Formats: sequence, structure tokens, C-alpha cells
Amino acid sequence: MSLSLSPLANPIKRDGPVVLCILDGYGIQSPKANPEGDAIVAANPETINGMIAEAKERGLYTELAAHGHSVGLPDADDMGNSEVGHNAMGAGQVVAQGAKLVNVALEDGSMFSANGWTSTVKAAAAKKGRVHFFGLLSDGNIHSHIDQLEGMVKGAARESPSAIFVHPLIDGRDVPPTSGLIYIAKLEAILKAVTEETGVPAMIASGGGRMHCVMDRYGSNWSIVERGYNHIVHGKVDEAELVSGYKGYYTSAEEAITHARELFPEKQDQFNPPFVCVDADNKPLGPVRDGDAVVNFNFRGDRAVQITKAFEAPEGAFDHFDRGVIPACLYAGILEYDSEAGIPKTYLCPPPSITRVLSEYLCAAEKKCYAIAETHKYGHVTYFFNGNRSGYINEEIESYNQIVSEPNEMIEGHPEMMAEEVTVDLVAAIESGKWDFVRVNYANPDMVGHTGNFDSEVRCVKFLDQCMKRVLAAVEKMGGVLMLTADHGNGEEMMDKKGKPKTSHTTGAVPFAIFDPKYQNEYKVDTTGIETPGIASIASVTMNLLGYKQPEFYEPSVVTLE
Ligand SMILES: O=C(O)[C@@H](CO)OP(=O)(O)O
Ligand SMILES: [Mn+2]
Ligand SMILES: [Mn+2]
Repeated sequence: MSLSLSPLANPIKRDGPVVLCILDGYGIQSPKANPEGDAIVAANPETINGMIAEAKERGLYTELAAHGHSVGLPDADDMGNSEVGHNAMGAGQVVAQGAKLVNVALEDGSMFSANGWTSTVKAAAAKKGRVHFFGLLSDGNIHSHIDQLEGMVKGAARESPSAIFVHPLIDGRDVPPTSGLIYIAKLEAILKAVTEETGVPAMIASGGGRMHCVMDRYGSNWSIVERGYNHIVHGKVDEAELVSGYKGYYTSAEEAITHARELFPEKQDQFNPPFVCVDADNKPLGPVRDGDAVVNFNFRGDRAVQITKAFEAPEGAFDHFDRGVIPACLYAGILEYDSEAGIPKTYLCPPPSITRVLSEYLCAAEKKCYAIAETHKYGHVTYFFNGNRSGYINEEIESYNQIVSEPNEMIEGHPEMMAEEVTVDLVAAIESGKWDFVRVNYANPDMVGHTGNFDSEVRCVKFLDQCMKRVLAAVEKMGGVLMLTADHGNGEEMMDKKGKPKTSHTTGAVPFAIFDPKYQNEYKVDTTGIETPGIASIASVTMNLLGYKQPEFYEPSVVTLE
């Protein structure tokens, strides 16, 4: 199939660029949610609301679905997330996502006969090695799912390894902020049943909070990865963690987490310190040894790539931290995380195949494309947007810019984050006249949303509104067109029904508004005949605004040209 696009008979003509502005986590509250928790409404962002009001008046506005089946998730009520949201916007197609593919491979058993499994778990077990699983312990279904872990632990036990060790990272970001012990109890029950039924000893060996141990992304803070590597591989808790009476070494995960809660009541699960489970002689239960298999059970790539590098890079080819004595283990990821870079080398389930993405078409049409975000979301507008591929499609006509983020992701005290720097760069890109298509992700509403701090979220939305004023002015000055939208909801639900802080994403729809100062009624936003208009439609709209028809297999455009 060729990548050439057919031109529209009557394309709209504008001098300036087409801009896609993604306010990450900026959703529309669903009627079921707590209205008191809507920080976006509370912030009353005048510029954004004014722009949306104008778009509504002109017929240039709609709401788009950004969760569940609209973005390829297994269940209709799965909340949205950045990976699937940016995949959908950038690919124009809804593909069955990793969450679903892993479920299928577990249900039909194909995971257990594939090479990924036999060359790691089965191979280690055959030599009486042990099998380790590490990853995010929850049913958030954004990075992982506890049911998938259960399926794999059971599958591993059937191979009769000498032991199974799980190193859970507690969540509190995709599930309620301090719900970790609920999942730990579920996991303990699973492991107990497996041990009783198969005779293979299965236990929790170490763990920690996801944002403090292991799950950094885009190289923002490698010390998070180091901390996780140390508790998983070496059964070691860094000295710096042993403060205020925290011991680091406990007889069970429950004891460790309970103690951390008593000592640090203000910490959410996401930031729980690392712990290592020890026996009666204070020896770690399950550090990684030569010949063991290690499975990362997170299916989403952004926060899985760095720890994978730490496991896979040979001696001398890794300089992010000192890994100590590196065990010769057999490592696998549950899914392939980066197809371009080939990470990981071994995986248990093939990833979704996301091909023929918007960027490929635009590059083939020689449209000049610019992408920008701060570090925490940089890969979202590049790697996720391009179908989980790192790097450029065509470096000669594309430029991707990363504004370096503060390494701390708990930014409630500084909800402005790097939005000012992003705005300065974005305005310059729009005004440069160099680009046909500019895309930007503003991280704030989502990242601040994950702190569960309502007032910070309000402050962040107010600040973004100031930024948008300058962005819209630049678009107007250049005679361009801007689409304002989001990848999923978050900031519109900062409290649950009981008024408690809510840190997770939502199932809310997102706004889709077109700002087009030179508009002369040439087209309209029109969703007639589209059953559930979703954010995957945005790729088609982008093509239309640039003068092309979208390919037939793309989701229908929500724009009709007159
Ligand atoms: O922070 C993350 O990893 C996820 C939530 O788990 O958020 P987002 O999908 O917005 O990146
Ligand atoms: Mn997001
Ligand atoms: Mn998020």
C-alpha cells in the first residue's frame, strides 16, 4: 500500500500551520462524578473556555471519547491513558492494545508455547532455576493487570522451577492512592494457593512504590530505576531510605508497607520506599541469581524501557548507575516495548502492530512536522504518537524538541512545571513559518492530576490558560488553525464521591475544538453517522485541514468540508 494521500477537491487554504494542542488529562466531567472535584471547571480558564465557546458557535466543536473500546482497550469502562490515547490520535486507527493482546495470549495458552516463554521461564525451570516477576501490582490496566500476573505465576509453577518470586510495585496512581495492601493481600492469596497446589514455593521477595522504584520514564530520573534494580536483583535497600526508623528489611510486604504508612502517613503508595522480604536470619528471600528467569509483567513501554536496559545491557555498555555484580539471568518483557529499538530482546507476547501512522503519511507528502513536550511527556508526542516507535520517521523534514523536566514527578508544589518553556518554544515554532504541522503536549493537567491535590490542579489549569492565550495569538498572527483536545481525562475528577483525593485517570470524554481565525464556513465539525466519535478521528481531521482525504481504513473524520 502506498503512503500517498489524495488531495481534497476544495482544500481550505491557510497561511499558517495546523497545530494540534494536547492538554494531557484535560477531560470533561462525566455526570456520574463528584462535581465538587472538577478542578478544570473550578479554574474557569477564560481563554480556553472562550475559545471553546466560539468553536461551539461556529460548529467547530465536539466531545470525543478517549477511553475503553474507542482507544482499543479490552473493556468498555477501562479508563483512558496516554499510551493508547496518543497511539489513537497518531495512528488514526483503533488497534487492540497490549492489555488485550496479553489477555488473549494467556487465555488461549499461546504465551506458554511461544519462544519468549520457553527460552526464559521454561529454560530456567528446566535447570531448577527460579522465576521472578516484577511490575505494577494493581488492576489499573494501564501498565499491567494483577489477573495477568496470576495467569503467569500459575503458568510458571507448571514448569516446576525451584521457586517463584514476585517483586510488586505498589500503585496508588491508577487505583486509589492507598489501596496497595488490598492488592498485596490478593497476591499473597494467589501465591499461597499456587504453593499449596503445586509444591513450588511462591512468595513476595521485594517491592516498593512505582514512582520511587523502577518506573521512571524517558530518562527523567535514573535513580528511580537504580533503587528498583537494587531491591529486585540484589535484595538491597539503599541506605538513604533508612530514615525515621524505616528498616527496609521486613518479614512480609504487608509489614513493610504498614510500617512505612505509620512513619510517613503523607506518602501515597506511588512513593512508598523500597522493601526487601527477609527470612528468620535476615537474609533476603529472593535476590536474582545466575540462571534465574526474570519477567517484567508491565505491558506498557514508557516506564519499562529503562529497567529493561538495566537488565539487558552487557557489562561495560551501561553507564546510568553501578549495577554491582550482574547475575546471568534470562530476562523477558511481557510485551515488546519499542519495536524500532528492539527492546526488550525477548518478549512473551507480540505487541499491537500500529502501522501507517499519520506521521508516515505526512512525511511522504513532504509536510514539515514539529513536535514538542517536556520530558515527562516527550515520548507521548513522539514515540506513542508514532505507534510506539522511537526516533524520527524522516529527520530531514521533522524536528522533535524536548524541554527537560524537573526530575520529580510529584509536582504539586510547582504545577506550572515547564509549561512556560514549552510555550515559548511552541510560539517560536508557530511563528517561524517553517512547519506545516505542529503538535504539542502540555503535561500539567495530567501530572498534577496524579498528585490528587485539587488546589494545585486549579492553579495549573489557570496557568495553562495564560499559556494558551499566547499560543492562540501566535496562530492568529500566522493565519494558522489550532485543534485543542486531550488524550484522556484526569483533572476533572480530583475527588471521588466521598470527597477523597483521586489520583487516577477517568473515563471522561475530552473536548475537541478548532480555532481558525480565518474561518469562512468552508467546513464544519460534524459527527453524523459516527456511532461513538473518538480521539482516533483526530488524525483524519489533521489530514483534512492539511488538504488531504484520509485513507479509507482510518477512523472517519469529524470534519466535513462544505
Ligand atoms: O503516569 C503514568 O504512567 C500513567 C498512569 O499510570 O499516566 P499517563 O498515561 O498519563 O502517562
Ligand atoms: Mn496522558
Ligand atoms: Mn497520567
